[in-house]
Amino acid sequence: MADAPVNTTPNPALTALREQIDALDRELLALLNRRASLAQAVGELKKHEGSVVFRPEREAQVIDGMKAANAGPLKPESVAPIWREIMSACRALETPTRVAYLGPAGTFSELAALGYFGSSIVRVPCASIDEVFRTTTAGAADFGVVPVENSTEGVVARSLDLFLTTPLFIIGETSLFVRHNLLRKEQSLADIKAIVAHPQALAQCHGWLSYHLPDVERRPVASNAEGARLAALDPTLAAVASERAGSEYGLHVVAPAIQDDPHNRTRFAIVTHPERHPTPQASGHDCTSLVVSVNNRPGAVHDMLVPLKEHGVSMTRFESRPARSADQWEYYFYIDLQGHPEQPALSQALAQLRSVCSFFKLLGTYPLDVH
Ligand SMILES: C=C(O[C@@H]1C=C(C(=O)O)C=C[C@H]1O)C(=O)O
Repeated sequence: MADAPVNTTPNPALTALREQIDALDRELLALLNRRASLAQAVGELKKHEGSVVFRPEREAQVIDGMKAANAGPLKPESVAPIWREIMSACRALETPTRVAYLGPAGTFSELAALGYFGSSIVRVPCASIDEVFRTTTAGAADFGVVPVENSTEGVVARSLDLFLTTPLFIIGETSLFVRHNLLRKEQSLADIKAIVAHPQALAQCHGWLSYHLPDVERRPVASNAEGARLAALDPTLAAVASERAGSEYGLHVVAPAIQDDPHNRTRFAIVTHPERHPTPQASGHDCTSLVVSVNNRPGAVHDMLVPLKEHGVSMTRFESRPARSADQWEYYFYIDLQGHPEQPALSQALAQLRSVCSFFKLLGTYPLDVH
């Protein structure tokens, strides 16, 4: 049967609407360029003052303000990504932002870096989380993006350990919905010799892999994108990675969304060197992260919590890690508190907490993630 003829006569109503969109786009572009010129002027002022370009608290406030002003029909969740991109492009006119993350291209860390800083950045992919810390400490990147916790698997131990031993501190956070896919050169689940992925991804898909591929070896590699790269070279391998990594390396999605938790999320910290970046000022919605240790005696953990209760400070995270000291049962506690030390209640609580701890390190104060 012949296909129905395609109607090529332009619909006048459609043409008229598109003409209006074109005209508005031109106005938007002119406005965006005016905004960019103002950002350039801000950049000149900062250069004159010798101050840093990236201001996470200001960017968080701009996004909060735009979300509050949004009258629709744009969805509230569309506002933040649009303004992040606008600010990314404006910031790039002031200075390049070099961002280190666990590469190669296509990792969730790269997506987190782009989601937080926008796409006008200089990408510095690294081979491991250790290298992200080293590169940022050495100044070859201005900022590092490192995973800190996952909703299925809990803490990313290596990042927490490196917070202790490196001088870097946290100036921001971002979290990402993490959807893993089984990727392969062949469009089939048959004859897979090994599944290659980062250990965190293998763990987040443990249930699916045990059910569907119970006898196949799981081989940990440095990153999911590295797994995808290997699977592109060897058709007997399957990778567990993002769709983006799949298209980057020309792989088929053999099974989509195989993570055990459909709401699987990973939280990332944005780190930098305190000699090159000041602590962000209060944005109004801030978090203060610290790591402490107390001597192992009855009531020690209780005593740590008393200053928080006394000053009405909310704790949003409490994580423990073995201290690997001579005393086997000593722990470091990673704590997130709501607020900024510019607020007297938080600064008093911190001073009191410091006095009951045998070890106390502030990891940073930063604006909460705004979506
Ligand atoms: C323009 C500025 O510099 C950067 C760009 C921003 C923007 O485009 O709105 C906001 C904060 C800074 O990261 C500024 O500090 O106001």
